[in-house]
Formats: sequence, C-alpha cells, structure tokens
Amino acid sequence: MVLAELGQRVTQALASLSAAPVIDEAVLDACLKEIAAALLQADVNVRLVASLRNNVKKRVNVSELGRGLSKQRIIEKAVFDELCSMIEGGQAAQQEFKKGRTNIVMFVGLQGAGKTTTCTKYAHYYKRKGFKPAMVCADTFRAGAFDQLKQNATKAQIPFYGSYTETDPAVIAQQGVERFKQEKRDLIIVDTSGRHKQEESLFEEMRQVAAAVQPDHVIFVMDGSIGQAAFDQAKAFHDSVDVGQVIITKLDGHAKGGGALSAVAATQSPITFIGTGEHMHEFEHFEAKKFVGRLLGKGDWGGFIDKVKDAIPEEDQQQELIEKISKGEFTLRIMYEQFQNIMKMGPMSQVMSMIPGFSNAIMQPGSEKESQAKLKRFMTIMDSMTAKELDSSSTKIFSEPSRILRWARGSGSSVIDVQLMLEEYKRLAKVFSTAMKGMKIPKNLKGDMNPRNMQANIAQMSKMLPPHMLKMMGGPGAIQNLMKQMEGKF
Ligand SMILES: Nc1nc2c(ncn2[C@@H]2O[C@H](COP(=O)(O)OP(=O)(O)OP(=O)(O)O)[C@@H](O)[C@H]2O)c(=O)[nH]1
Repeated sequence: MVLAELGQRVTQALASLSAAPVIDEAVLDACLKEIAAALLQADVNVRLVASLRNNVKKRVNVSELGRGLSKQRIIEKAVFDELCSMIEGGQAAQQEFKKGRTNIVMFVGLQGAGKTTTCTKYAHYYKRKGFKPAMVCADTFRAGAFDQLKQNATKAQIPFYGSYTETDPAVIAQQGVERFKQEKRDLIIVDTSGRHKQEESLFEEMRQVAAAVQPDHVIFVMDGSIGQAAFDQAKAFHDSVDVGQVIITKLDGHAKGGGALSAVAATQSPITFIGTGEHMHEFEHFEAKKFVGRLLGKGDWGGFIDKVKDAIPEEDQQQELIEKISKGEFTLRIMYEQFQNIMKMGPMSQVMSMIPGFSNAIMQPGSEKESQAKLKRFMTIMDSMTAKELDSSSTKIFSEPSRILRWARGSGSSVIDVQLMLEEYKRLAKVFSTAMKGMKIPKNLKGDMNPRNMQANIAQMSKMLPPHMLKMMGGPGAIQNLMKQMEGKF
C-alpha cells in the first residue's frame, strides 16, 4: 500500500464518524481500529501504532464532548496531531545552517538507500539558497562510488573531492574537509559507504570517519520502501553515530512509507527532506504538518504556491512573455522555456496533491512519466536548433526537409519525433493566440489578482488543456471545484 492509499484509508475512517448517528465509544474504537490497520499495513511499527491509538483515546473523552460536528473535528484534530508527532520524532526540525562558517554534514545509511544521489540533491538545494557547498566521497567500499559522485557533482556544478588510490575513508574524508575549509566552503557534505547493521567492521569505519571530520550533523538516509526492518537498522546507526536528521528517499515509487515513521522513532530525529525521484529537483523540504495534511487530502496551499513561484519566471519576464504571446509571437524558444518551467514544477500529481481536495489518486502517475519523457525528447530536439530558428515564429521553415533532417540527426531523434514536436508547437501557438484574446491581463502582475479575473482566466485555461490532461485532473468538475477553492485565496 503506498502512502496515498494510507491517506485515503485514514481519511475514510475519519469520514465514517460523520456517517454515524451518534459518536460514542464504540464508533471511536471502530474508527481507530481502521486507522491502526491502515498504518500497520503501511509498515508502521506496531508499537507506534499502539501508542497513537492510546494517545488519541486519552485525548478524546467521547462522553464529555459536545454533539455532532465538533466531536468529529476534535477526533480528527487528535489523529492529525498524533500523526504529526509520530513523524516529528518528538523533536523540532533541525536548525538552519549559518552562512559564513563551515558546516559539516555526514551522510550515512544502508547500501543503495540513495545517499550519493541525496548528497547532490542536498548540495544543490543549499546552493540555491546561497550557500557554497562541496562534496567529499568517503566511500572506498563500492567500486565506482567516486565516479558516481563526481558525475553528479559535475552536473550540479558543485566542487568535489575523492581519491582512486587512498583506501582509508577516514583519511580521504579528513583531507577533503581540510581542503574545502581552506577554500572557505560553508557546507561540506561527506558521503560514506553503505552498510548493514550486521557489518560491525563497517560500523567501526563509520565511527572513524565521524571522528575524523567531527560533523555538525549526521543524516541517516533511508529508502522509503524498507518496511518493518527500518526500526532496527535505523537504531543501529543511531547507536553508533549521533544521527540528528532523517531523509527518506524513493517516496515516488511503491514505497509504503510507513517504515519512515519507524526510523524516526528509532533515531528520535526528525525527517528533514524527502526524495521523490532520481532527478535533482525531486527533493522536498519536509514539514510534518504539511505532509500529514497532504496525506489526509487537506492540501498544502503554501507548498503549492512555492512550487508555482519557483517555476514562474521573474515578474518582468512574465509581463514581456504575455505581451509577446498576445502579439502572436509564440516562438519555439517560448515553448522551450515553458517546458522548462513545467519540468521545474515536477510531476503533475505531486503538484496537484498540494491543492486541497485533489488527492494523488486523481492523477495517474504512469501517464505523467510518459508526458515528462516526451517533453524532454522535444527539448533535446530544440537544443539542436540555431538561435534564429528558435526565435522564429514563421511556420514556413518547419516544412523544409533539410532542416528537419538536421534537427533529427543533431538530437539523435527520428524524423517522426521532430514532426511530432512541430505539431505540438503549432497546436500550442494556436491555443495561445486564441486563449489570449479572451484573457484579462492585469497591467501590472504584481497588482491585485482580482478573483473574478482569476476565475475567468482559469476557465479559459481549462479550455486550453489537452483532453487527456483534463481527464487526469479529474475532469471539468474538478477544475470547477478548484476554482471554488481558489475563491478567497487570492
Ligand atoms: N525513484 C527514486 N530513485 C532514487 C531516489 N534516490 C535515489 N534513487 C536511486 O536509487 C539508486 C541508488 O542510489 P545511490 O545514490 O547510488 O545510493 P547509495 O546509498 O549512495 O548507494 P551505496 O553507496 O551503494 O550505499 C540509484 O539508482 C538512484 O538513482 C528517489 O528519491 N527516487
């Protein structure tokens, strides 16, 4: 059972409260039993499930509560709070790093948990926040580990350190940290090799690396699909080095995710980030309340707005873009930039799950992967075009066979792919020019977003959506619902 299903089951159990004519002890028990069953099936540790059940029962004294809706709300709130405190591990999230001083972070975890990938995502995240990160590869156990880190770091333009000849990871770690301290890097990330709790010698090695670099934070990276084994594994790491944070990876796949909660309990440390895919941007800052809110289908407006803001170009560029499109200047470069923005937002289902009322279940993740792959293919084709071609809005040049052949060869694609991309361009150019006619464009985008204009624009937008995407989003009814929810939010 994946996390979305867990959320649905808990939500359904809570909804059963409103169906009961009277909420008494028996109704509460039945609801908690269903929630406990869902959590157990999602691999949450048995002890944690029992304590959640007991704590809710302690907090809610049914016979002393008022009637109807308020009773239901109080129970819902108690379940929500207990789920949050289970995830927070009894501690507030970690303090932010201080700029201008050296912060050393060491990543530990089981083999293949995603440490190296996560180190790069972590470095990239803080680089965007204005830090100067650097990465050190202290994994001498797995052949190819240094090459992997080197490749990831180069792609993210992060300085790195490692060795092909030195076999002692503590020595490499110390050398790397020294080097980057001298270079005044303020966030030094030390990646270590993967190990299992049975491997005592590797645990000793991990303690030596920690002693050599004296990390400010030790981060335990855990694969979200690990299941019930999570508790013991996480505890072994915590008993050996001072784990202070947990990052859960692979929450995009079929991970039940419940193991994550067990790791938090074992390390008494909060989850600070989650990995939701193999790519650099598939990494989210984690906040228990928002996570549980999304899990229970209550949405996360803040997260949604942040994602959209992140993907939307600067204000001046937006204004310029709208003006260009309204004059009919929809070029391939504009299409390319729009694709880039879509990719930045991440998978559609992730974004939509942040909108209250839209659960993950509405979106079909399979078709999204296909759409993203298609966008990437189209972008690669556009990469092989000249600047003049990208800035042209004349469709004439698109029918020249020699150009089509050059773009196909240059991008390693087929002619059919190129033609498909051009068809998409023509479709979008037409859609944009028609849609812009009816749009109410605010003179200054910083100015008030009038809800009526906003609604009219969304209605217009929903007409522009390709039918399969509209279906994926739950059909016109869901869009209407979204518009209703947006009322008063802007
Ligand atoms: N789907 C998905 N895959 C991920 C995620 N994070 C990492 N991976 C993949 O998991 C695999 C293992 O990741 P690595 O970063 O090599 O793991 P590691 O912990 O450094 O491995 P060892 O050094 O052998 O212990 C790779 O194929 C990654 O692309 C994630 O959030 N989602």
